[in-house]
Amino acid sequence: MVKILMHGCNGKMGRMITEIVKNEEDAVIAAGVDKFTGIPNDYPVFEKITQCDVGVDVVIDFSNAGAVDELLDYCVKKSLPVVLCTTGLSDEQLKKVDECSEKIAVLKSANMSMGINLLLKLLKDAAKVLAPAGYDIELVEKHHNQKLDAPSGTALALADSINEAMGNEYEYVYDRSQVRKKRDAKEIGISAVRAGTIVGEHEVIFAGTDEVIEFKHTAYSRSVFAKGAVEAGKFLAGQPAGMYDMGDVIQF
Ligand SMILES: NC(=O)C1=CN([C@@H]2O[C@H](COP(=O)(O)OP(=O)(O)OC[C@H]3O[C@@H](n4cnc5c(N)ncnc54)[C@H](OP(=O)(O)O)[C@@H]3O)[C@@H](O)[C@H]2O)C=CC1
Ligand SMILES: O=C(O)C1=N[C@H](C(=O)O)C[C@H](O)C1
Repeated sequence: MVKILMHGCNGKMGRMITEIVKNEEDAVIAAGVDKFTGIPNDYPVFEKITQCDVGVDVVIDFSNAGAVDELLDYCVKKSLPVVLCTTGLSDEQLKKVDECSEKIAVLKSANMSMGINLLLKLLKDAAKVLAPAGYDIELVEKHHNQKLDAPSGTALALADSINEAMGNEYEYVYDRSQVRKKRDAKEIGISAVRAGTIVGEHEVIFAGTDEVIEFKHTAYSRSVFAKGAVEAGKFLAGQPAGMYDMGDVIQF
């Protein structure tokens, strides 16, 4: 039985994972951490990660970028594998994640869904054909009005996947409002929409002369992320130190 520490247990994703794990035979949430402790849980909830004294096998994190440094320190101190799903980390934090992965198992992924992880692979092939043929690449992401970071971690991961396939020659452009020149061929425009309760939409546009190819992923429920995170947690428990991603969990 894999014992999970749910970091951010009373947020939108933490609550979804709490429900999903109830139906798991080989995993249980043994403890939670959340700034907001005002709702009843079936497991003990601590306000700060440093207060948690429950023995667990793995941490699943869906919290806030501001909470990630303390979480990483705790995981290193306790030699705990961690599934990092929180987005909007700074460059400094990303460096710290890399350093920690030399001491503990870290699985970092901006999107735990099967669909986006397949798209990360498909886009490499598409870009290799379309970019040299002169197609412009643009990305549009749409999320709910409670989201803190923009662009989404997923949009950046999709752009990174394309860029990696193209020898990292592309620049990302987030805002053209002050620009008075034509777009460069080697740019990827990334636009963010924040509205209502949209769970998550990502559209990748390859636009050529008289022809447009679009890849679109729509998450209709947070359960697609929650299921992936629980699978990732079960996979990561007991793994040696290192950096992992969803490609290690979902075998295509
Ligand atoms: N990788 C993926 O597949 C996905 C990633 N995400 C990312 O996960 C993160 C959380 O998303 P979501 O659940 O929608 O957000 P929510 O804001 O609904 O939940 C986050 C929870 O974390 C709590 N929190 C804030 N600071 C701390 C802290 N220092 N210690 C412990 N808990 C804390 C918040 O409390 P309070 O409200 O009181 O601040 C809140 O209850 C975001 O970064 C989001 O982008 C989301 C979906 C999928
Ligand atoms: O905040 C969210 O809701 C989501 N965040 C992740 C991101 O930033 O990519 C993943 C998903 O799209 C939902």
